[in-house]
Amino acid sequence: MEQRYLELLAHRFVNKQEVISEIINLKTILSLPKGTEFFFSDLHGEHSAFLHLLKSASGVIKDKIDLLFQCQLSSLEREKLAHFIYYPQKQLELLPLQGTLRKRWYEKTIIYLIQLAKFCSTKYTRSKVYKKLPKEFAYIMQEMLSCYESEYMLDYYHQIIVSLLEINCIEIFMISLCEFIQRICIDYIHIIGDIFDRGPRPDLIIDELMTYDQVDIQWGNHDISWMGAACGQPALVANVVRIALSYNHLDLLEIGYGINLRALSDFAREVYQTDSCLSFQPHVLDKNKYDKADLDLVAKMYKAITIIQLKLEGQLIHRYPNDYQDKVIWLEKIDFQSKNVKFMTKTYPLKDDFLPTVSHVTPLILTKKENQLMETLIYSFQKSQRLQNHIHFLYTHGHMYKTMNQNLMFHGCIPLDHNGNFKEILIQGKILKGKALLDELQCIAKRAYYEHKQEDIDMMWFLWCSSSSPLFGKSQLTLFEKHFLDDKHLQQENMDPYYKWIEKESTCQMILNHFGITKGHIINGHVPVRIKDGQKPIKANGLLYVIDGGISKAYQEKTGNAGYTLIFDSQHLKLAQHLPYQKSAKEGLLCLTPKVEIIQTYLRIKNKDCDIGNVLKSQINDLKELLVAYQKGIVKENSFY
Ligand SMILES: O=P(O)(O)OC[C@H]1O[C@](O)(COP(=O)(O)O)[C@@H](O)[C@@H]1O
Ligand SMILES: [Mn+2]
Repeated sequence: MEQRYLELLAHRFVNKQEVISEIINLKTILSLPKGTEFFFSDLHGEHSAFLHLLKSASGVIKDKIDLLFQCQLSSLEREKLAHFIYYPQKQLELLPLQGTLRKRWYEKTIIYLIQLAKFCSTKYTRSKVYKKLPKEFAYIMQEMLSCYESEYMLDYYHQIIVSLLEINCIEIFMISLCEFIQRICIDYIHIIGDIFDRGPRPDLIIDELMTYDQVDIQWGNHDISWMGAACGQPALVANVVRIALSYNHLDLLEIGYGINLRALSDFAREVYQTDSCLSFQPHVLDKNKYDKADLDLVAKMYKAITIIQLKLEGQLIHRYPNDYQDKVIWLEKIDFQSKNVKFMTKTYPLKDDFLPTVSHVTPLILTKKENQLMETLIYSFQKSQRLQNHIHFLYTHGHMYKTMNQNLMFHGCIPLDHNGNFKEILIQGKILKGKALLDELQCIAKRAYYEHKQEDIDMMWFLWCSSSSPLFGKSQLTLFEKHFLDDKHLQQENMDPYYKWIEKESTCQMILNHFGITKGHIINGHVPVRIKDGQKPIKANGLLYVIDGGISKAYQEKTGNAGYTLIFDSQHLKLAQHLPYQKSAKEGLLCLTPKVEIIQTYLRIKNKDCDIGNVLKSQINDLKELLVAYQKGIVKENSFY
């Protein structure tokens, strides 16, 4: 086995020299400071705000500019340089200078950009830096980045700039350089769930994430719902369509993913002709650019798909009675004569009693037309190549939880009982809790996608909204109650005891220990932190961070801010608190430098002290064995290719 492994390794490092240089390369990496990790959560389709956070590295680029150019540039000049780096194309279009003045500006700015690019690259190996360089300008940029500070440097730069001007490439070069700075400041991206729903274009967020090579995603309940829909789970198809319609996001469905809504819209128009669909008025936080559907029709479609979802969910609950003992099938509780709902000992009036598609005898059965339109929708979800690519990315880069560098990340919670112990949950015949529960649910989610087993696909609905799901972490999802009943008490969704217990250090430490972390942090999202009401993102004396701060526009009024980024570099753990993202008319600038709080400082953490350090150390050991094998003639050098 060992011999075969070494022979395989010899394909990659074909002789002693190659092995030796790789060992040296890996040892160098071990001694460098760790790369900067960024943690984002609950992006909820807000692509513009998220792209801004990436372009500005959540304030890190501005910090570096301030550090480097403190004495050289005024505060306004530094601000402008930062904006130029975030939005170079736009800023170049707005630049009022012409002729020689413009050329001088190019030259001055390029020199600042190169200095900054060098400064931001210092903690990475040359090879890593070069890999991030844009292909078209890699050679020139390498030259400029490796040029020593000397009296000849300016002249050398000047010559390069003159050549770029001559061939009319100066602006493209500057844009590439800015993009390089944006990218070199972000080494690793962690998404703590909920990329989808509420905001306009989660698809554009995923497109962007797919261009980074170090990304992981801890699935959120909304992500799992789209993943289940893409696997063809009917109730989840209805769910994601319902949520998109409830926020008027037709562009996402139709343009983003090519989902055919025609059958649903024809059906809704026919069934709810004059119905005002009052409880189904969509929130309009974003306008559709391409499909400017009329809101009356959207409301009808929203109502039609909600009814279908309620029927399909009722069927699921019947199919798996052991899993959903606590779920109420409201459609079966309607008294169609009195237009009331009977629940426990009470009777509640329906606030919308126009239900022409619900049979009084078999309320959970879809009508023929409902069946047909669901077939069209499910087919569209399964055949949308772009959606399937995105879901594939969520599967290959995603998890129920992840531990890295002493941080434990997950979206919702680890279900606890009222005494603060791990709650036991019955999953497909096994009683599980804590880490084992999350591991098993991850296997199920993967099987749903890779092995297409119906029972596993149906479990994606459990993950979306069961009171026992670590991704949901609430007593119930009050869909029927919110749309058809007027009772605040019934509409309430209570949080898992986890959310109370995490205020205690001992509980957080118990969870960390359970996941093999002795000294570290829990990072989760899911629950918007209402700063306005005095809530705090840091809990249990710094052991836990809730970083759902309301990047989602829909939640900003409640939270009072526009989200967080947790940033973990080699010297600090810091929390950036963002301002709402909106374009300021003035010069097209975005005045959005976040408020940054340093939470912990460290003495330069090196790669050797991180998880990657262990991986590299074991690679070095393997390479050393290969070297010995070459030296002793056990494996032949240059024996392949
Ligand atoms: O605020 P909206 O978009 O109407 O959605 C409310 C629903 O979303 C949920 O909060 C789930 O979404 P989150 O994971 O973002 O909390 C449900 O518990 C709730 O019923
Ligand atoms: Mn969530």
